[in-house]
Amino acid sequence: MNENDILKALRKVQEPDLKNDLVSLNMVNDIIIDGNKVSFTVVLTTPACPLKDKIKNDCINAIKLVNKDAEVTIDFTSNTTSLRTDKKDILKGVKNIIAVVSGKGGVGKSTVASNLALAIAAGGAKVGLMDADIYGPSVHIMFGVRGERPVMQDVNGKGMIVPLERYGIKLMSIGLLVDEKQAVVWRGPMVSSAIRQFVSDVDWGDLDYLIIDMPPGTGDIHLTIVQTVPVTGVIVVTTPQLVALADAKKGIAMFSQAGLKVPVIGLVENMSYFTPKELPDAKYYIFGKEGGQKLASEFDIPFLGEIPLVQSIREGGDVGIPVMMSDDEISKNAFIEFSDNAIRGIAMRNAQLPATEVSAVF
Ligand SMILES: Nc1ncnc2c1ncn2[C@@H]1O[C@H](COP(=O)(O)OP(=O)(O)OP(=O)(O)O)[C@@H](O)[C@H]1O
Repeated sequence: MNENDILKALRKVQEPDLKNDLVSLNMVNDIIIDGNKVSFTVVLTTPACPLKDKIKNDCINAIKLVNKDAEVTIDFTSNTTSLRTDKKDILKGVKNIIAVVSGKGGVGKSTVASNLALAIAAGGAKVGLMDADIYGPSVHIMFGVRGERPVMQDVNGKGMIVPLERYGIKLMSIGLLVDEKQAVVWRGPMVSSAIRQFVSDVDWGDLDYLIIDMPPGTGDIHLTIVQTVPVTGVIVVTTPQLVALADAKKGIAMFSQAGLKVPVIGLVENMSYFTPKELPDAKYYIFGKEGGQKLASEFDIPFLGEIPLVQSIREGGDVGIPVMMSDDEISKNAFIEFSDNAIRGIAMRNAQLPATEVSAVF
């Protein structure tokens, strides 16, 4: 066996999402061959790649076809893909900016954004969570950092706000900077300037993903964000009720419109079914069934998952310990499945679509 044999074999191994082989995608490095022993590194598109095991098995099988006695050792590393083509004056070290949106209030957008951030970070990625809901911040409550204040730090001669860090996630929320009742009466320009500060005056450092918890609906803050940073993609949260689905359509339409061109990574349905604590295997579809899936197929966007309505999710948010940090395996699995689909969607978006440009349309 020589290096060419190995490369030839690995050319037959597909990255399942990107639909191309590992060698063409430049995902194979450091091939070392010593008799029957072969080792190499596969560079994944994200540290949290859920396809790692499949890729590993496919590589071993492909090499065994060349030499059935081969002893294959595969190391995995990652280089999260990023399509930033802007000058990176702001959010310099951030590879992907993901906005979590909802048409309607109260559908659990902040809950979903918080647990998504934690689920992605659990896979090894560096993640930040920015609460852009200036009028109704909740991230500081959900992460149990209410009342804490971030400090300032000098970065290259500029005073920058250091985001708080909890459960490995860098956090920023207006609830950490001012009294919660204060921002409620702010006028539009103050809100826009707070949002700009969140991206330009906060030292986010190097992140694979910055998740932005957007306010509900489609308003000024959304426009400020898309005018300020190149949003990699949008995740839409809905609940199964018809009224929520109708509003979710507006959210999808806003980001898909010609002027914005921010791709929709997919749609997640929250509170899909009720599972009582004492009956963990039961699923009661009290708000209707598969509304989110139907909406996703109507708009031809990926359906990213169903999150159950369970008491522990609500309790976790209230006490500042998100359910991803609890031992509720059923809820955690739902969030992990959703997050796996979301990061695969982001990697596919980066492979298939042009970079998002900061919008100057409005
Ligand atoms: N899957 C769920 N199971 C149980 N409770 C949930 C679930 N998702 C959200 N909740 C609860 O519903 C309430 C609203 O959730 P959340 O604040 O995340 O919604 P939101 O859409 O961000 O709201 P807003 O419109 O105010 O921004 C919270 O008390 C939260 O704990």
